Amino acid sequence: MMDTRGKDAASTDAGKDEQSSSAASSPENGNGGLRRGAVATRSTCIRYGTERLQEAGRDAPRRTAIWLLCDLDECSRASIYGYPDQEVASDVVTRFIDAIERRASGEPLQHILGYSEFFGLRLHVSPDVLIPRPETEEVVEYALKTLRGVNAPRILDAGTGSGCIALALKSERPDADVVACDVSESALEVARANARDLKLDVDLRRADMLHPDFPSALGTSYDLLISNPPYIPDEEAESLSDTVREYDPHLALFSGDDALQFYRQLAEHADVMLSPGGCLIVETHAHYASGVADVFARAGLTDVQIEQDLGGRPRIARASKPSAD
Ligand SMILES: C[S@@+](CC[C@H](N)C(=O)[O-])C[C@H]1O[C@@H](n2cnc3c(N)ncnc32)[C@H](O)[C@@H]1O
Repeated sequence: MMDTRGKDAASTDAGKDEQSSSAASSPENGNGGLRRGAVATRSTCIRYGTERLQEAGRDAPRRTAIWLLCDLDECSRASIYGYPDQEVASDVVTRFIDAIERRASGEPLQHILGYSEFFGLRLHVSPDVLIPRPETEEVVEYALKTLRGVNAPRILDAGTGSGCIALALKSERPDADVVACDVSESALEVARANARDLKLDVDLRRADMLHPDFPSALGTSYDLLISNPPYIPDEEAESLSDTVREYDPHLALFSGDDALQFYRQLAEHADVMLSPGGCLIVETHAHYASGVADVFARAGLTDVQIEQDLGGRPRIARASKPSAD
């Protein structure tokens, strides 16, 4: 099954420009040898990291090596390019080699760094939360467009994980009243740390969106119910990349036997929890987009639409609760 979650998660941050003319590949950089506990130049580190990750078959090896060195040596990419012969302290070299080994063995870059970038926000991530994906930024973008003209919107993000959707919406719409929930207490701890560090006021609560009491636990009169729920049927686990299967929480990925069960439940909740005219927006797998649209229409929601992502795949579904008149 083709799916963005099937990609190597680390490639979401480190995937773009593998240039051949680089600090690491210039002739004066030596042979790329590196030892734990020894001082080395930046270019030697980058060359070593690139070769080790290449050998391990990881995506974007050079970009990943640069990213890790910037993080550990607390310097910018521009400084790495500008001063490739600058020495890296021995303790940093040791930590760099350890980080390269973790990545070589398949651990996502974001877990090694401890953070991920999402909609201009730096978010803590851990094995308890899904690493936010760039595709989800498009869902946030779409939601912001939908909320234009709605004053002080009331928003509920169901299945918040790291808090990425809720926090991005709150940062873009400070006037919004944002509630976010997850069934996982450990995911909520990560989301709370993110909200605290970003000083964004989001009400984070534990709640199960598959439970019939969900609306009474979280209230009603929302203008927007938004969710990126688990949607991979258990039987498709084998089709995911090893990195995703091993490092993303299964609670975030798998929907049980039925890929649409979360969407059915969300459609029912939308009918109760949205204000008349309010909107339900979900991220979905391209393969299930039309099934999700059917579920929404059958639940009595109106103005059902499927939106394409930047890659032209149908990945966002939306529907409205009919207006009162
Ligand atoms: C695909 S992840 C999305 C996380 C985050 N919103 C994002 O876009 O990166 C789905 C999230 O739903 C949560 N979840 C799974 N089952 C749930 C349930 N029954 N009720 C509430 N949240 C649930 C998972 O813990 C996970 O954080």
